Amino acid sequence: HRNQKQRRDAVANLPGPYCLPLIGPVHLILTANQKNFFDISRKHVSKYGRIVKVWIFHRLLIFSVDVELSEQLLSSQTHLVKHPVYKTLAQWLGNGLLLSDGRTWHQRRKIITPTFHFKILEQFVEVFDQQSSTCIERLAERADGLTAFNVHPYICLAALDIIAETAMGTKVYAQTAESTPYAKAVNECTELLAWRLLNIFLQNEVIFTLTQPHLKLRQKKLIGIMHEFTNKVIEQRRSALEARQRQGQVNAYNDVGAKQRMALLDVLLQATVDGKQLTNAEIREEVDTFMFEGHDTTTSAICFTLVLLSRHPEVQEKLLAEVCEVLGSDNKRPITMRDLTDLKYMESVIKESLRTYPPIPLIGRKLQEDFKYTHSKYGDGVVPAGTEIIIGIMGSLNDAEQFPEPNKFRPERHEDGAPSSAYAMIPFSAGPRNCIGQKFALLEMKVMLAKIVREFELLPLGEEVMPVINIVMSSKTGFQLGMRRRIDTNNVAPS
Ligand code: HEM
Repeated sequence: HRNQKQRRDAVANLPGPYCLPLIGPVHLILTANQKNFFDISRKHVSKYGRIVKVWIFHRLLIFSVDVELSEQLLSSQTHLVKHPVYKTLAQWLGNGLLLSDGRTWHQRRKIITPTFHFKILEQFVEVFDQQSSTCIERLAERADGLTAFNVHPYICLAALDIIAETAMGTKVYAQTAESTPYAKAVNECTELLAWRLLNIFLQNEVIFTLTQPHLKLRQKKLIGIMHEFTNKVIEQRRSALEARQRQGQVNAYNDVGAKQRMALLDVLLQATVDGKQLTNAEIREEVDTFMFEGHDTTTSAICFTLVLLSRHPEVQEKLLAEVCEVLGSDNKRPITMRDLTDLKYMESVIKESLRTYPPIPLIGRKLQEDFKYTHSKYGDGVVPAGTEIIIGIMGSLNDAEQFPEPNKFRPERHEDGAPSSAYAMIPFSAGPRNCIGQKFALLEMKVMLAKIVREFELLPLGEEVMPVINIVMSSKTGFQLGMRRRIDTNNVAPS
């Protein structure tokens, strides 16, 4: 490894704010927070360019919204280790796919990739449909056409029901009065971790334990409830699978019958890599990871999309026309995979919403080895091992060079052909560590949005969203809108 001087020399070509010799950019450390983060980053990008370096003590941080750098970093098979901040989630998610690295990650990724096979996802459309219907019944109580309300809790519980039923094959009734202690624990623990992540000191487990002992105990209790529940489900599903195997009724994932739906967990129970199966403890880490990664992200995406639609009636009407044409007016007919493939404008709407408010606004890596890059502006260079690189997904997706007039919500821009680089449109990241649940997420979003838009007119009521940066993007003001029931969905353009 290089010494401090060699590290400084290595990145001398990259611009950044003045950093005091030891403490770094004090003014930034004291003033930056999750609410003004985007404004500060925007100012720095216009002052220094798309790659900005910052020294804090001996730490070198590089913030990048640069497509060339993203492409070279994200497509690399070498620089796959996550930023240490992710470890805040480790007590819950263990070595699950999101956090692990090295050999563990490689093996798990190989074993888990087929879990998201088309045939498996296809059988989940029914779950998306049924749980969205429950969500609509709950939303109907608020749809008076006059009052603004925060749609987040409704979508969040529906997304939780969906991920539990598809990942574990088990209903947790988050949307009903009978909500299980498990569903409540997932919800509370996600909020607690999000709150911890807002404070740079509380991300550290030791400081958190010493300064917030009661919350540490609460976190421990919640994680205990969740682990106990997932362990029990895994044991039950393993016994059921073994019983079926004894009776010679194994159904591999590629021969799913109509008889029984396979949960993601069932596929993991049967999967082998290099002749080895995953243990119950390993499966638990993966199921917990799906539960975490698979509900807060889609919730954020659906909530932002609903708010955007409420503020862009022309987009909403065009979308409604497509939904009515593809699904027909019989609200009772279950949605099929075929319908979802035909919802083309919907795809553009979702993409544009993910571009405007990416649910995961930043991702981070910690370099274990030197990262050699070639750049049209900075030439050939090396970022030394030990550097933390933060890729600003939000910044990249709102870059006028890639997406002209980035502040305009214009789904049609995605119809005109892909952006110049596949590494420009990266709400799901890209390369070997991209989102494994991308297709799952898009299908779930399509079903939920199609059903909600067909049932309700979304109205521009209430405060505007105020994006707050966190591991998953949220809004300080919630997700305010109004809803009015559409009486006749054949009447495509209600005036
Ligand atoms: C709109 C919804 C979603 C968005 C925007 C999203 C975005 C992302 C992003 C940006 C990453 C890369 C994270 C990083 O490099 O630090 C990621 C990873 C991941 N996502 Fe998603 N995600 C979504 C939904 C889902 C769903 C529904 C699931 C599971 C059912 C899921 C499972 C995962 C997993 C397991 C990883 C880690 C993959 C790996 O490191 O190999 N995600 N996601």
